[in-house]
Amino acid sequence: MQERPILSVKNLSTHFNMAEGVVKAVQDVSFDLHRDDVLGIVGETGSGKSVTVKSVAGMTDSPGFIAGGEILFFTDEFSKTGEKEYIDLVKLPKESFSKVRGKHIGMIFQDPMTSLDPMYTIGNQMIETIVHHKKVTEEEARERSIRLLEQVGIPKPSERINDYPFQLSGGQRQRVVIAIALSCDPEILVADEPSTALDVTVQAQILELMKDLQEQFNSSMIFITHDLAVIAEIATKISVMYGSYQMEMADSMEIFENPMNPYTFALLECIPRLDIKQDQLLPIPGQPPIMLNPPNLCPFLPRCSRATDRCYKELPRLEQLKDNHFVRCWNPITNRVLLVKEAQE
Ligand SMILES: Nc1ncnc2c1ncn2[C@@H]1O[C@H](COP(=O)(O)OP(=O)(O)OP(=O)(O)O)[C@@H](O)[C@H]1O
Repeated sequence: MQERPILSVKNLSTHFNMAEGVVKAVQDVSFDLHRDDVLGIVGETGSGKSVTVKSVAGMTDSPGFIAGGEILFFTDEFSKTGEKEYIDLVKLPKESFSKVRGKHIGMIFQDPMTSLDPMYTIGNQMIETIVHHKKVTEEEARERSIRLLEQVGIPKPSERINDYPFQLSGGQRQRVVIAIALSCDPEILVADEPSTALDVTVQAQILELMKDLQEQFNSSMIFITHDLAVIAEIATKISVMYGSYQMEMADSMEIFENPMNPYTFALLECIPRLDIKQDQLLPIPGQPPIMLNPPNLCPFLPRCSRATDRCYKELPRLEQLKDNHFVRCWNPITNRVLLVKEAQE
């Protein structure tokens, strides 16, 4: 029997109340995260990836709010018996959330400077986080920080710990942020496009580091990217988002081999292939969806070549069509080979 998920997100919706109307940024998102899972969330810009993970980490500030759903986290943090139990993070008061974020959920964002304070040395910032969440002395926290800096590949860590963020390169700053995120042994690491702001060679090093550390620290991870090649490298399962909804979710290989949602299929068709000479990426025809007061229909409908009458009447739910393979579509692709043949003719 598979062990219980440490995080179970059920039908999460996060909206923003704006003067012009309601921006429905995330709608009906559900997933389970088990120990060792690396969930990759992929989708084009504005599809709701960041808002999903910010909701999980309790970082949706006004005008954003959780409009529905549950975020169940398996923890003994608030338990009276010492036994682990599911806590609904949606119902947790803001003050209690800071006990979860940092200690149980480590966050890594695109730009390291959003996480680092330029006024303090990296040592101060690491030690403060560790002392705040773990019952250790400052000296123990310093030793742990030096060890962590070494693990993330900062040379001469006992000297560099006294550096200010500006004294480090962009790649090194991101390594420090990763060290801080790992400093309290979180069960879940959340990485929101952690390498996008860095140059290409550093990007590859950071990705490699993330993969190694996730295995070493035995934590589960939610990894956001708009880059399918990156997700293929790192994720064990993938959730494809489009226009605030999950269109498809399955194990990584399964998504690449048997995409069933027409949007996933279109997205995969846009990946440049090494075996065929292509002068440019193939864009998906049509316009991206509008998130302000959207109709209650599939967001891909205006761009979908497989739309049926039903698609214009009802929003499909995310249904399990195979083992661990969930699809939101009234007319899913069940025979990819046939479809590829038809497209070639
Ligand atoms: N603070 C906010 N106020 C209003 N709307 C917001 C806010 N933050 C996000 N949104 C809207 O929510 C939607 C989803 O945004 P989100 O940042 O989750 O997208 P994303 O998939 O992470 O995109 P990207 O890859 O560009 O980061 C977008 O339409 C965005 O404009």
